[in-house]
Parts: sequence; structure tokens; C-alpha cells
Amino acid sequence: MNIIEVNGLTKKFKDILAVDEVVFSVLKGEIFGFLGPNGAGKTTTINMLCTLLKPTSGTATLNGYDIIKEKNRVRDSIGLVFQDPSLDEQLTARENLEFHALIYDVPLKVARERIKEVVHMVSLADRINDKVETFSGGMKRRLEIARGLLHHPKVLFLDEPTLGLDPQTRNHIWEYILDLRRKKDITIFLTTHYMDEAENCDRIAIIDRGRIIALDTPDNLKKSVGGDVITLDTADNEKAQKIIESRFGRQVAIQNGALRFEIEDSDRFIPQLFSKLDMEVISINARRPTLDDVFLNLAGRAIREESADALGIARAVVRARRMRGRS
Ligand SMILES: Nc1ncnc2c1ncn2[C@@H]1O[C@H](COP(=O)(O)OP(=O)(O)OP(=O)(O)O)[C@@H](O)[C@H]1O
Repeated sequence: MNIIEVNGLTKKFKDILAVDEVVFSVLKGEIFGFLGPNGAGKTTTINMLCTLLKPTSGTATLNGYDIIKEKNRVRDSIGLVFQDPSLDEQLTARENLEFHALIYDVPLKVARERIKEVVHMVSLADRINDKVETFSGGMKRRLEIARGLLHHPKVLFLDEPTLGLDPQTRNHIWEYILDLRRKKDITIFLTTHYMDEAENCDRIAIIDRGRIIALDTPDNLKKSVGGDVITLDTADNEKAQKIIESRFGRQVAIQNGALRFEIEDSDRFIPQLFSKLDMEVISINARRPTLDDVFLNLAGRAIREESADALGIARAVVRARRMRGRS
């Protein structure tokens, strides 16, 4: 069963086409990822699905509700964790959660039970009465995930849930996300530009310049690359490129000054290659394809890792205000 159905969703900001007629659906209970570089249109798509932005055209339903005509029903069906923290630092973790329960009309008695449950889930039970300003970045993100779960949403949106966190904390957050999926009847929709994180998703939509350029399981996407990825650096790369293209019929790209191409059986290929190259080989590397290779093949460039900018923070403030207004 599809919990989200998106049809031709488009968003234009003046002359910027941020999201361009995207079509996709998300299955109930899956971890669905949006992978793409900064500015690809991931957050804009999420904002439309969360009813925080009105689409320029197209339609979408979430939990069976129309994102334009049934905004409040959609909002009651979702939990949100955005890139930039939106907790009140001066309040304790408990107060932040109680405030959220109040906004979502969860009766205080019920809220108290659920708060116990969610803080336990993200291992913050012993810090519940501490002010959020004393929390580390990872603890704040965990608290935000707990908050996003408080009203028992059908879909939890996580926009770059681990952005700016150290690798160990990122791993922890992922343990919570995977655990959540096991324990709760919930669908998780997340955006990321970290390749390794995208690997945890059941399915990934790769988005570039507002368009979905591929959608499949991580394994199938990697299989589409067509073999192992070879990176080769020699004393004469121009000549080596010509030899590989003419003798082995491979398409060779130049990336960071080295040659890059794909080959099905690298173990057998490398000795053959060495017998044909009559120049010094400085380095050679053969590896299984990653999602970065998938993106590189489809978009012609790598996904760069950049941090959130001032615009992102400004957008988060606008979003938080809108959600509180529940307009
Ligand atoms: N409120 C806005 N006004 C004008 N342009 C916007 C606005 N929000 C987003 N954009 C533009 O729309 C495009 C898509 O941005 P979006 O934030 O959706 O990308 P993203 O994939 O989520 O990237 P990031 O990870 O940096 O948030 C970008 O070109 C961005 O500059």
C-alpha cells in the first residue's frame, strides 16, 4: 500500500524551478530516501509534502489525504525533524516535549506516557529534566526525533537527520532510525547527501536539479553502474586513456587528474591491462561501485558535501513559525 503518492509535483520560486514535475510513491513501512546534492530540490519537496509550501502545480496525497485540500489531516499524520535544530534551548527536554504535545492536542495524561516511551527509545530518559542548552548536537537531534514521534505519526520526515554530526553520532542516530522502523508501524522519509546513509534505505530516489533521475533499491542502483570502478594514474594518462578506449572499448573519464572507468571482471582485467600499457603505472585501484558512482554516471558529476548555509537556517525559522501557527 502506498502511504505517499506524488504526481507531477512542481515548485517554482520566481525563475528557479526547484522541483520539476516529480512523480513517485512511498510504500507503507519503508525507509525511503531522497539523495542528491545541495540545491537539488529535496527540502522543497519535503516542505510541499509537509504542507509548509504550496506546490506551483501537481498533486500529492499522504496517508490518503490531499496535501493542498486537507492540510491539517496531513499535518496530524506526520512527524518532522528538520536540518536545523528547532528546540527551545531554555526549556528542559520534558518541557520541549510537553509543548509539542500541546500543539498537537495530545492530552497531557497521554502525553506523559508517550514522553516516557519516546525518551527511553532515544536513550535520553536520564536527561529529561535538563535544559536543552546543556545537550550535545547528537542529543538534540535524538530529542527532535523523539519529539517527531510524540503524536504517533504515520510518516516521519527526517531532513538531513545527521547533518553536521560526527561519524559516531551519525551511526547512533541510524541505530535509532532502524530500531524505530522495527518497533513502530511507521514510514520514514529522509533526505541526505551522505552516500553511506542512503545505503540504509529500502529505496532511494536520486534527485538532481529538481528532477528524479533514478529510483530503486541501493543494490539495484549500484548494479546499474556495470561492474567494478577502476581508478588509474600513469606517467602518461592521455596515452593510457587512448589505449583503454581503443583496446578494451571502455569509456574513460578523467576525474581529479586520474582515469576512471568501469569494467565487469576487474580481477582478470588488471593483468591484461598491464600487458598493454607501456608506461609507468603510478597507482591503480579497483572497487565495488558506490551510490556516488551511480550519481556520477547519471548526472555527470559527483555529489559534493557542503554544510547548511544561512538560507537554510532562515528557512528553518520560517518553517517552525508556520508549524506553530498550524495555518
Ligand atoms: N524560499 C526560497 N526562495 C527562493 N529559492 C529557493 C527557496 N527555497 C529553495 N530555493 C531554491 O530551490 C532550489 C532547491 O532547493 P532545496 O533547498 O529544495 O534543495 P535541497 O536539495 O534540499 O538542498 P539543501 O540540502 O541545500 O537544502 C535551490 O536552487 C534553492 O536555492
